[in-house]
Parts: sequence; structure tokens; C-alpha cells
Amino acid sequence: MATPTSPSDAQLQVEQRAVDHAYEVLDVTRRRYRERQARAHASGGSGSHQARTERDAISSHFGDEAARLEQLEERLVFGKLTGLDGSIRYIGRTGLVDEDDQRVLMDWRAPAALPFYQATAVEPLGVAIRRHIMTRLRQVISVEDDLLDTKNSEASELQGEGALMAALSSARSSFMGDIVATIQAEQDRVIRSADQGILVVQGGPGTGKTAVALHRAAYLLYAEHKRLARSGVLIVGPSNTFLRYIEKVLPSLGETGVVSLTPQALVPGFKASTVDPVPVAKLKGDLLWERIINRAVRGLERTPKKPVEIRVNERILKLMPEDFKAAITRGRRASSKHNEGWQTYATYLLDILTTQLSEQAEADSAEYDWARDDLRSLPQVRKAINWHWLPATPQQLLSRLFADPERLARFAPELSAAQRELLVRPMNAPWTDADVALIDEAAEQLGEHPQVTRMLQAQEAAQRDELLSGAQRALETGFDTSGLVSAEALADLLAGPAALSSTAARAAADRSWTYGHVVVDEAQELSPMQWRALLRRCPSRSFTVVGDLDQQRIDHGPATWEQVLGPAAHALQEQVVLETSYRTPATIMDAAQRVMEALGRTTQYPVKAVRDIPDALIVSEPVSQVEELMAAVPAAVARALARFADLSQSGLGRVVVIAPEEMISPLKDLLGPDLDERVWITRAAQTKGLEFDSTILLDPVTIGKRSLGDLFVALTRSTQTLEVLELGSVLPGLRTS
Ligand SMILES: Nc1ncnc2c1ncn2[C@@H]1O[C@H](COP(=O)(O)OP(=O)(O)OP(=O)(O)O)[C@@H](O)[C@H]1O
Repeated sequence: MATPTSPSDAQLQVEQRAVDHAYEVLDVTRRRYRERQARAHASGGSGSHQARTERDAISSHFGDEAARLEQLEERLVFGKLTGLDGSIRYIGRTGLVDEDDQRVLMDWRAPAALPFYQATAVEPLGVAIRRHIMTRLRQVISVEDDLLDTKNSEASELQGEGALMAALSSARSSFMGDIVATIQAEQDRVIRSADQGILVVQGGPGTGKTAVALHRAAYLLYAEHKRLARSGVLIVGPSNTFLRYIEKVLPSLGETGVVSLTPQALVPGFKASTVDPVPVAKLKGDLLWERIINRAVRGLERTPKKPVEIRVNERILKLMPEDFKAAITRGRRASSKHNEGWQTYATYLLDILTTQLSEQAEADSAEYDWARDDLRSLPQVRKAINWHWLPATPQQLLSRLFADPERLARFAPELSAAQRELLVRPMNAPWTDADVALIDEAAEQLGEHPQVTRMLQAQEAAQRDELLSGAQRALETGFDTSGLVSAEALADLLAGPAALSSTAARAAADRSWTYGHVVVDEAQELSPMQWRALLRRCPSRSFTVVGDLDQQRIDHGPATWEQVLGPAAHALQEQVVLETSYRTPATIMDAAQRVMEALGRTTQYPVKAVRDIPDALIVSEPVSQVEELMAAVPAAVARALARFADLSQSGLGRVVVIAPEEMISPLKDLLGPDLDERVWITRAAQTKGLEFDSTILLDPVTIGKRSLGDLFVALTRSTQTLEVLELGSVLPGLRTS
């Protein structure tokens, strides 16, 4: 493809001047935005409300732009294209123009920067020389050229090979870095691909899926700024550790309007505190729950078998079963969401009671409204009406369902008795990760109404105090069928999400927010019910879904992406496979794939590592006792840390000790509280999506017996070395002979 050359010192000086100029313009532009922000802010505190709102909007726009540019410091300029016509373009993290309106830097996402990533000697796209410029702080330290106007069969397949290799072999910190300077052509095509429907990016470990997904989010925020600035982008990742690991990538690319969540945090304000056993979690992920929850919700709307009598002073008022039936029909017609239909239902019955009372009292029409108000305030009236259209929160609905085998049998007839038994739990049992998608479904089907919300909050407070009579009272409160939202409810609404400032903050606090684009990482782990919850958050179906079927936690899980996507499969537009591993040295990558094959799960999507470190894999004879295994760990940790001895000041270099669950605590005790902060001791599943310079893997046979996917993850986390410490038996396929 391209021919790398070694430019001279004179060329370094040329680039230093260009880089200096770009930083000067950056400094001036930042300053200018801050000055404009201050001026806008100071421009009169009076005027109409609208004028003040406009002034605030302008001031915050300048502030946001300044903040964006202030994040861009490292490697501002990283590329240069010399055209076949002699033209010159510098490529960097942002676009910059100087005071004379001359373009100084081209944003890497602009169409004109595309050849930097995609030009080849066969298809030079008008480019004669592509130059990678390496900088430290504001200093140019080296440059590397690909000559594209020559045909050379010896040339490298990689672009900016030197810069790429330097990036891949550098010691890791606890944060993922951006790859904007060394994106490869196959990755760039994914990053810039059209934003239509669901794009699935499948790739083995370390093929850059996370990096590509994040750069695609940054690209879309640039290319579709207008749309996405309003609606925002959601990133869904497997764990909070993972979200922390990736949190600096988008800001380093100048983008901040993004919400990142685990699937367990999708419902604002709802927190799961434990996990279900795998069979229960699997069961709760089934799409059947849409119907089960629907039956449970409709079960809250009950037509009585007999007339309901209500004593009001000396009089008896009567609601007939057919009155309830008609009220329920009207409520359902008013809204498909239970809590939202309540008001129509309640108003209908209240009207019937008011008519009866007026007739019995022979009241005239002027007194009708008084009678209605009186009735509305009576606890016995409220109770009779609410009891047959019971408002509920998602939590109440589900905890009652799981605590009552008879209810479960009624609403979930498609589940076997054994399956239902798995689900039954006490009323106050802690919520689990797998409950989150069910809560979301229930919230969707129940809907919200301000009056109902107030009533339910009172009820919950009473239940918290364990006041049974209080709960009864709560059922009788908050009954306002006037159709007006009270001043109190309005204040609550305004103090809520609407009062939050940025798009991202508003989106994160609002369960019904719809995003312009959703990125899902480690997507192979999501259940159909979780997909359903995600689809609701992006009606335009604009998704980037990245994952690896071979890394699935559950053995015998879905075999295709259509199966993984479940209810989202209809929106699948394109599948791309990435085949080059940028993380793991070939010696380790090949061993990991051999192990999977030997254990009967040949990887569906084999990968080739882009580089190798010959002594990357360290394997000794297995030991027979756990004590012996543990005793070997401190030396292995010391060996791994020794590789970064000269980096100890910088905090760089990461070591992970991965072990079966039951060994984690003893290992932490053994290695002590003063363990180097660059060493992490954890389970395989926790390392999903992460990477380390060195991995020390204990008892892989046990890990593999519990989950082959987890074992594959554990084997492929390292950028430098993997030391395997076996207990009892050898891991099949690990050794070459
Ligand atoms: N073009 C590139 N230039 C520099 N580094 C790259 C490039 N592509 C990928 N990398 C690096 O390779 C490593 C692996 O990337 P990433 O974590 O995105 O892979 P992944 O496919 O998501 O892996 P896994 O499935 O194991 O989680 C990261 O350190 C990433 O920065």
C-alpha cells in the first residue's frame, strides 16, 4: 500500500512551525470565546424574560465552545495531507481558522479529512503524501510519511505503522485513550458509515470495537450536530468500571453531550442491589414479560361481581357492576396507560354518584357541583372508586407479583410451575439487575399522572412507616378529578428534569427521554427485554451495536446477531466484522483461540493480532494445592510490575489478577492493603471491555467450567504479558506442544 519514509530534521522544523501556529490560533480562539461569553453575560440584567433567556443561551453557547476547546490540548495536530496538486491540509482534533479566515486545521471528521484515513497507493484519493505527526505536549517529536503516489508491493497494510505501534505498545493508564491519530481504514469506514437503523460491529477481543463505537459517536455528533445536540447520545456499557474507563475518550475529542449508563441504571431513580442466578436472569429477560406485565396491569382494573354500596350521611349510594365496567372501558379508551386512564374512570363514577345524591336530595342543578365536591372529599367514596382501578407504581406491581404464587400463576400462565417457583420471593426482597427491564416495561404500561403520582407517593411513605391504616388513608387521598394539575404538582414537575440545564443532564434524569443515537457496547449480553427498553429510548432506531458473540457469558446463548437483538432485529441494517486485534500480542491471541477450540467453542470470528511479543505468554507446571497457587501470586505480581519499574512515577502500567470468585478475598488478604495501586484483583466478568498491560490468571479451568465466555475474556485482556497459574489440571490448548 503506502511506502513509509524517514523525514529529515528540516521537515521536523517545518511541522513544528505549523504546530506552533495551530496552538497560537487555538489559544486566541479559546480566549475570544471566553471574552464573548463574559460580554454576553454582562449585557444588561434587565429586559423581558425572553431577552434574558436569549442572553443566557448565547452566553452558555460561547461558554460551551470555550470549554470544548479547552479540553483539546494533547496532540492537537496529528496529520498532514500533501495533495497530488501540491495543496497542503493539516488534520487535527478540531477545525481552526485564523484571524484572516485562513484554514489552519481540518477537523478529523470533516469530509476533506477522509483521505487521511482511507487513501491507499491503489486509491490515493488525490493525496501524494500522508504524514503522521507525533507530538508530546506542544513539541513535535517525530513524523512519519506514507508515499501514496508510488506503487510498492513491499509496502505496509497499516497506516502510520510507526505511530500505531507506538500507541499499541505504550503502557496503559486506568483510562482508555482516543485513537484519532491512528484510526485504520477498515475502522474509519465503520466510524463514518451512514446513520440508518442498527449497525452491528462484531469483532474478536481487542479489535477496536469500543474505540470505533466511541469515535463513531463523536463523528455523528459532528456530522449531525443539529439533531444530536437536541436529543443527545446514549452510551450503554457493561459496568460502572467500564464506563469510568472510557469516560475520557469523548471529551478528548471535544464532545461532552453524552449520557453513559449500564443497562442496570436505565431507569432513573431505580437501583438494583443484587443479581439473580443465571437461570432466573435468563427467564426475566424473555419477551413474554411484555404480556405478563400487561395482564398484571389490567388486573388492577376490576369489575366487582356485586353492586358496591357507599354510605353518605343517611343515604346509601350504589355503584353497579355495569357502572364499573363502563367506567373501565372509558378509562382504557382515554389512555392505554393504566395510571393515565384513572382520571377518566374516576370522573365517570363520581358523576354517577353525584347524580344519585342530587336525585335523592332533590337538589337543583346549582347544588350539583357542591354535591360533587363533597363526595370527592369523602374517604369511603375514594376508597370504593380507587379499589377497582388501583393506581400502582412499577415497584408495587412487580413486588406484589413475585410475592404471590397465586397471582403469578394467574398472570403468567405460560411459565411452568418450576419456572414460577424460581421467581417467587418475599415482598421486600432486594431488586436485581434483571428486574430493571421489567420495571421499565411496567413503568411504560402504567404511565404517569401527576395526581396518581402524588397518591402513590403518599401510599409509599405510609408503607415505609409500616402504617397499615396510613396506607388505607393514602388510598383515600389525592383524589382530584378537576383535571387541573395542582400548583404543588406543577412545582414538582418544574423542579424536576425540566429545570436541569444541559441536554445530557435532562436526558439522564428522564425515563421517557428519546435519544438521537444509542451506542451499545458488549451488546451480546443484553436480554430481549433489555433491547425492548433500549428501543423505547431511540424511536429512530439509530444504533451502533458492538460486541463479540464469542465472549458471551452464558454458554449456548444466541448464535447470531439477529437472535441477540430479539425485538430490535427488524431494524438491523448492516453487520461489519473487524478481524485485526490491536490489543493482544499474537502469542497470547493464538493461545486464547486454541483454548476455546480445545474446550469445544471454536471462535466464530477468528482474529489476527497486528503485533507480537515472543515471551508474552508465561505458563508453568500446575500446582495441586490452593495454598501453593496463592503462594505463587506475589512473585508473579512482582514480575509483572518489574516491566514498569521506570514508569512508577507516572502511574502508568496496569496489572490484573483474575481468579475464581472464591479466591478473590483470600488473594486481597494475601497481597495486603499496601498493594501497588496499579494492581487490581478481580473476577473475569468484571474485566469485560477493559485492558491491562499484564494479566495473571489463576485456575483458568474453574473459570472456564463456569463460563467459557468469561475465560475467553480473561485470556485476552493483556497488551503485553499473560501469566497463567493452573490448579490441578492443565488448560487444554494453552501450550503449543
Ligand atoms: N487504530 C488504532 N490505533 C491505536 N490503537 C488502537 C486502534 N484500534 C484499536 N486500538 C487499541 O486497541 C485496544 C483494544 O481496543 P478496544 O478496547 O476498542 O477493543 P474491543 O474490540 O472493544 O475489545 P474487547 O472486545 O476485548 O472489549 C485499545 O487499547 C485501543 O485503543
